Formats: sequence, C-alpha cells, structure tokens
Amino acid sequence: MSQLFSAIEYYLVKQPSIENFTWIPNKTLASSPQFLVFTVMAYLCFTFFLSRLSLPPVPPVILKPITAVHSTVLLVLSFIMALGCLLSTISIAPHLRWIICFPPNTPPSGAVFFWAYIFYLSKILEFLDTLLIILSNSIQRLTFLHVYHHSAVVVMCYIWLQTSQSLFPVVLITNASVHVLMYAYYLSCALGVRPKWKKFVTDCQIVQFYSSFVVLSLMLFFHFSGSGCSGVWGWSFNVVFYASLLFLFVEFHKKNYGSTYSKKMMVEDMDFKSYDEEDGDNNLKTMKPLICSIPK
Ligand SMILES: CC(C)(COP(=O)(O)OP(=O)(O)OC[C@H]1O[C@@H](n2cnc3c(N)ncnc32)[C@H](O)[C@@H]1OP(=O)(O)O)[C@@H](O)C(=O)NCCC(=O)NCCSC(=O)CC(=O)O
Repeated sequence: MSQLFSAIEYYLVKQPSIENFTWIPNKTLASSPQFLVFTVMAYLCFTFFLSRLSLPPVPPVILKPITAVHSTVLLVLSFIMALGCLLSTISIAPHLRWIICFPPNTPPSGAVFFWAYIFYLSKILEFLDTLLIILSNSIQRLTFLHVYHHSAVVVMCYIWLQTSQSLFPVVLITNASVHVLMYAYYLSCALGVRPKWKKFVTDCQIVQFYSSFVVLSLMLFFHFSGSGCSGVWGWSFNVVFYASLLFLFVEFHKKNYGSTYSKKMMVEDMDFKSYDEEDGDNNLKTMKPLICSIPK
C-alpha cells in the first residue's frame, strides 16, 4: 500500500518536471498576455459566428462517441488534477495558513503551480464543450452562463499564475472534484443514460461557490492581520467572478428544478416515452402541454 502511495506521490508531485516547474511569462507555453487575449477572443468569435451559421447537425451516431471520449478525458484529467494538487499542497505547505495565504513575492514555481498550469490548459480544452453543443444543434444549451464561464475561467487561471495568487489550491481542488462529477454526468448522457442525480451536480456547484466566499474572506483576514498575501489584486477578480457565477447558477437551479421541474419528474415517472423520443429532455416549453395534461 505504501509502495502504491509512493508511486502516486512520485508521478504527481516529485517528478523533476513537476517539482522544477516555473511559470515564466512570455516563455512558458501559453503564458503571454497576447496568447490569453487571442485565445479568449477567438473562442468568443467562433462561438458567436458558428452558432449563427445554422450548420446541419452532426448525426448523433458520430457526435455521441466523440462527446463521450471528450467527457472521459476531462473526467480523468479533473481527477488527476484534484489529486495532484491535493498531494502537492500537503507535501509543500509549511503550515496551514500557507494554503490560503502565500507569503508576498512567492515565485510561481514548484508542484502546486504546475497543477495550476495544467488546470489553466484544461480550461482551454473545455472550449470543446461549446463546439459539441453547437455541432449537436442544441443552441438552447448555449447559454450566457456557459459562454461567460468558459471564457472568464481562463482569465482567472492566468491571473493565478501571473500573480502567484493565494488560495488557488483550495479553489482548484474543489473545482476539479466537482468537475469529476460534472463530466461523469455528461459522459453518462453521451452514453444514452440520463442520470437522476443532475440536481445533485448543480447543488455541488452552488455549494462550491458559497464555500469559495469562506476562503476568500479568510484570505482577506490573513492579508490584513499579517504581513500580507501574494496576489491580492487577483482576489477582486475571484470575488466578482464567483459572485456572478453564484447568481447565474441559482437562476439555473430555479429554472431547472423549480416547481415545473417537479411536475416534469412526475411526467417522466408516468412514462411519457414519446416525449423523450421526440423532444429531448429539458425543453420546458415543450413540456407545457404535457404538464397541463397531468390528471389532477
Ligand atoms: C447538471 C449541469 C452540470 C449540466 O446542466 P445542462 O442543463 O447543461 O445539462 P443537460 O442535461 O442539458 O446536458 C446533457 C447533454 O449534454 C451533452 N454533453 C455531453 N458531454 C458534454 C460536454 N462535455 N459538454 C457539453 N455537453 C455535453 C450530452 O450529450 C447531452 O446531450 P443531449 O441532451 O442531446 O442528450 C449543470 O449543473 C450545469 O453546469 N449547468 C450549466 C450549463 C453549463 O454549461 N455547465 C458547464 C460549465 S459551468 C461550470 O463548469 C461551473 C463550474 O466550474 O463548476
């Protein structure tokens, strides 16, 4: 057992390429501000134009396996990032306070920053989620929440690395863990099994945003009660980003699992098979006539 743990620790923490990692602006791959601006702008432009092109939908027999592979890659990667960052934090942190508040002028190097870098690159890989939504012609799923999250989260990760921002290990571990669940949900959908625990995934996402305010407050407390924390201006970006996501997710929750949702579940329980076959699952507009027909 201890051999297995040592092997995991070596591959996720102590490997020379991980231990000796350093984020060098304009030198490390994808580290220049020009790259960031170009990537985010290209994502927004492609999303805007492709969604307006009304492309013919890619047949599900082709798209579903691609979606399943993509979701599997992100599921596994999220798990590795959560574990890698957790083990690196445990092995590097000199004391508990360090996890929330790096000393000022902390250099962006070592295993914890390596995982922040992989996390940053994984957020660019997540752009493919949007492409899959467009190719499946599910334009109603291309929401402001989705596009805003996918573009802004890349900027947040860039700021983490550029400013050696305190508290990112906690945010990274929490977010990657929630994404294990989220991509398991998407994988299952792509394989044709719609899990009954969709609401649980959304609940976890909302808890994640609430809990981030606890660590953000702690960081501020440590910053003003001691000799300061590294990357405090990135703190403001995180507060605004997480507050807006919390608001958008609470709205998403109300829309998807409000009283109409309970009725929808009732309809599904009554086995309206034709509904699923004809319309997909979540279109509440299409639900209306069915809901009205529920016997009192
Ligand atoms: C339960 C959720 C995870 C997902 O809600 P949705 O309403 O999007 O889910 P849904 O039931 O419509 O999704 C099922 C459909 O997604 C397809 N699908 C499968 N894999 C996918 C992938 N990797 N990206 C995008 N879509 C994918 C399935 O084939 C299926 O299509 P078909 O229906 O054709 O069979 C929710 O909590 C949520 O996050 N909603 C916001 C929407 C969003 O974009 N979330 C991800 C980024 S925000 C984020 O990530 C926040 C965070 O950091 O935690």
